[in-house]
Amino acid sequence: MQLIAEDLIIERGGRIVIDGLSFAVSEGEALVLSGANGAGKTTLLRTVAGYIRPSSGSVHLDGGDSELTISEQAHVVGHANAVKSSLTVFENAAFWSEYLSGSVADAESIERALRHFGLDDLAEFPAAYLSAGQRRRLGLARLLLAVRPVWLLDEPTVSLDIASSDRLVAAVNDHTRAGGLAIIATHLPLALERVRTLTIISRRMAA
Ligand SMILES: Nc1ncnc2c1ncn2[C@@H]1O[C@H](COP(=O)(O)OP(=O)(O)OP(=O)(O)O)[C@@H](O)[C@H]1O
Repeated sequence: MQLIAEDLIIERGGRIVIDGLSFAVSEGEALVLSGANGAGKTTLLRTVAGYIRPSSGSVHLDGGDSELTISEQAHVVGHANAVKSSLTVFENAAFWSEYLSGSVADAESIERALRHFGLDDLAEFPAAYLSAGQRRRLGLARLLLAVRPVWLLDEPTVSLDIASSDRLVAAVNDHTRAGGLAIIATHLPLALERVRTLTIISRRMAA
């Protein structure tokens, strides 16, 4: 499987943010998007996910399920954690497993995902009372609740302490080792395996 972006031109608010970008990410690889604030990393990720239509160019998944869109084959983790405050941590995870795969995962799988992100002791805790980092960890736990070949992660380490950041890195490395691919926008150096970096140059700064 390969995710291929060709000749992308992307505008925001009438201004070209990405101008003629092509790249490919193969299964087993992670691509880190780096670049200054406002350079266009979120814009590019949202375009890959299909949430923003490029002015020209295309993104497609070679070897994926042609019946499904990229976002239907991807975990898209943005700035919001999509945590429901009225539910417990466990109930949030159960909700996400059903939303992502059509049926609630078994309790053991949910517990494993929570354990990976150090949330097992908080399973029955109301999500409303989670700290910012705990909420982010719960948002990330959904990566492990359903198998999706493409992970699109926008600043996934925001609010995470070093140990939690390491747990995320381990999850991404497990994912690429298993043949998945990932595109990750981040300002932090992450100890990812099989990683390449794509630096997005700010057109405003370059002008
Ligand atoms: N909805 C919008 N309307 C107009 N301009 C926008 C919109 N969203 C983003 N932009 C602009 O597009 C440019 C790229 O923004 P983007 O969020 O993709 O940058 P980024 O590289 O992810 O930045 P950061 O590192 O700060 O998260 C910025 O100049 C931003 O102001």
